[in-house]
Amino acid sequence: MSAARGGPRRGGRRRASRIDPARLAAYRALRRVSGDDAFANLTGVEEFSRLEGRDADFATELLHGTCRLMGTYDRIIAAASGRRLTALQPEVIDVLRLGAHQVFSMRVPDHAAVAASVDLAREVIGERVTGLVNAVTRKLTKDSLDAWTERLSRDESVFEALAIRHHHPAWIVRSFADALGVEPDDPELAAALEADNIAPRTALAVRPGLAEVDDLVAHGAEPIPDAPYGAWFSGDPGRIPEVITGRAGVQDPGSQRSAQMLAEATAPDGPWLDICAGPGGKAALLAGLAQEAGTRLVASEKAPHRAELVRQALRTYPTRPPVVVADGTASPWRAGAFAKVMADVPCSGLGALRRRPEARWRKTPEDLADLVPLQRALLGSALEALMPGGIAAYVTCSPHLPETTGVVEHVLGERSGFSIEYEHQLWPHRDGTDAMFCALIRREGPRSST
Ligand SMILES: C[S@@+](CC[C@H](N)C(=O)[O-])C[C@H]1O[C@@H](n2cnc3c(N)ncnc32)[C@H](O)[C@@H]1O
Repeated sequence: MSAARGGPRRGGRRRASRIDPARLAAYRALRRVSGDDAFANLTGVEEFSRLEGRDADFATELLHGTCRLMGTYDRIIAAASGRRLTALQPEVIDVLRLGAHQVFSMRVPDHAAVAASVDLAREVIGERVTGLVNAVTRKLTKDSLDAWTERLSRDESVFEALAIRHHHPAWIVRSFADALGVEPDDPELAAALEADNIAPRTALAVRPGLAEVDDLVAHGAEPIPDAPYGAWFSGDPGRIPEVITGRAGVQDPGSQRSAQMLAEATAPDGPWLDICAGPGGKAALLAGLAQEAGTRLVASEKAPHRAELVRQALRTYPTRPPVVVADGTASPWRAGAFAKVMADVPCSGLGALRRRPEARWRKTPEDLADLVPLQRALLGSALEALMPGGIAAYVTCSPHLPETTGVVEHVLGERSGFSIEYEHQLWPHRDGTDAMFCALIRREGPRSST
C-alpha cells in the first residue's frame, strides 16, 4: 500500500500504538481548531513539526482539507449517524470529520479509512465509542461525496443547495451572487465558490528599488503576468535571500495591484499615507514606489504590535519611512496634508477564504455590524487627509457589497468634492488573485502629475 493511497507508512517495527503519527497529529491539530478556535495553518505548523516527508504532507492535507469542507462533512455525518451533531461528543465529531475527508477526498481505500478512524477513536477517546465510529464511517463509504451532497441538497432552497454542493455557508453564497451580480444558477457563481476550495500558489513581491523580479526568477520563481513586482514561487519563501533580507516579501498579486493602482494614479506633489498599514505588505510596496516618485510614505497603524511588523517590513529601505501608532478614525494627521492615501481597512476577509481553511465556517453576517462603521470612519478620515487633487485607495480583501461599494457610496454621500475614479473587484476564479476590492477616490482640485 503506497503512502499516497493508504496513508503514511508505518515502518516495519511493531508500535505500541496502532495509530500512525500523521493521523494522530492531524487529530490533535483539528481539536485545537474546532475546540479552541485556533487557525489551521498555524496549528498545523506546530503540531506537524516532528513529522517528515510523506507523513507531514498527509497530515497537512488531512487537516486543511477537513477544515475546508467541515460544514459539508458535518451535514453528512449528522445524516449518516441519524443524530444532530450536538448530540455527539466533540472529540467523536473530529474523528468522524477526519474519517470523512479520507473517505471522500483523499486516495485512502475505504477499509483503511474506516480501520484508521476506529483505531484513532480507541486511542484518543476510548473503546466505548469505537462501535459508533465504525458504523458511521462505514456508512460514509456507501456513497461518493457528490452523491451525498446531491441527496442532502435535494429539498433545500437554491442558495442552501449551492452551499452544500460547494462547501460554503449559504450567507456567503448569497454575498458572492450579489457581488458578481448573477442569478444563483449562473455557472460563474459555482466557479467563484469552487475557487475557494483550492489553496492558492505562493506569490512574492519585490520592494521597488531593492530587488528585481529577475532576482526572484534566479531562485526558481516565475514572473506573474500583469504584476510588475510579483512572481509565483513553489517552495519555502523563507529560504530566498531577498525575502530573508527584506528586499521581497510574500504578497498576493491582488494586494500588489491595489498598491500599484494608487502609486500610478496622477496626484499633486506631496507625501503618501497608509492609514491601516499593519503588517506592512502594501506599505512595503508603496514605500519603494513613493521613493521612485520622489516622495515618501508615512505608515500608520493602530495596534502597536502590528506597527512593529510594519517597521520590520520596511527595515531594508535605506531611508526608512516613518511608522506611527495612531487610531486612523481619530484623524490624527493635518487635514489636506497628503497627496495619496491608502485605506486598506479591516474587513470580513471573505476574499481570502482559500487561504484559511477553517475561516468560512467561523465568520457570520453579524461580524459586519462592527466592521462597517469602522470602515466608514477610516475612509472618511482618509479623505480628510487628502490635499486638493489628491487620491485615496479604499481597499478590502472582501467582495461583500456592504463593506465595498456600500461603504464608498455611504461616505461619498455624506460629503461633496470627491468622486470615484476607479472601482474594481478582483476574483480568484477570474484573476487568480484574492477577491480584493479597490476604489480610487479623487478629491477635487488641480492634480499635477507625480
Ligand atoms: C487589512 S489590515 C491592513 C493590511 C496591510 N495594509 C497590509 O497590506 O499588510 C487592516 C489593519 O488595520 C488596523 N486597524 C484596525 N483599526 C484601526 C484603526 N482604527 N486605525 C488604524 N488602523 C486600524 C488593523 O490592526 C490591521 O492591521
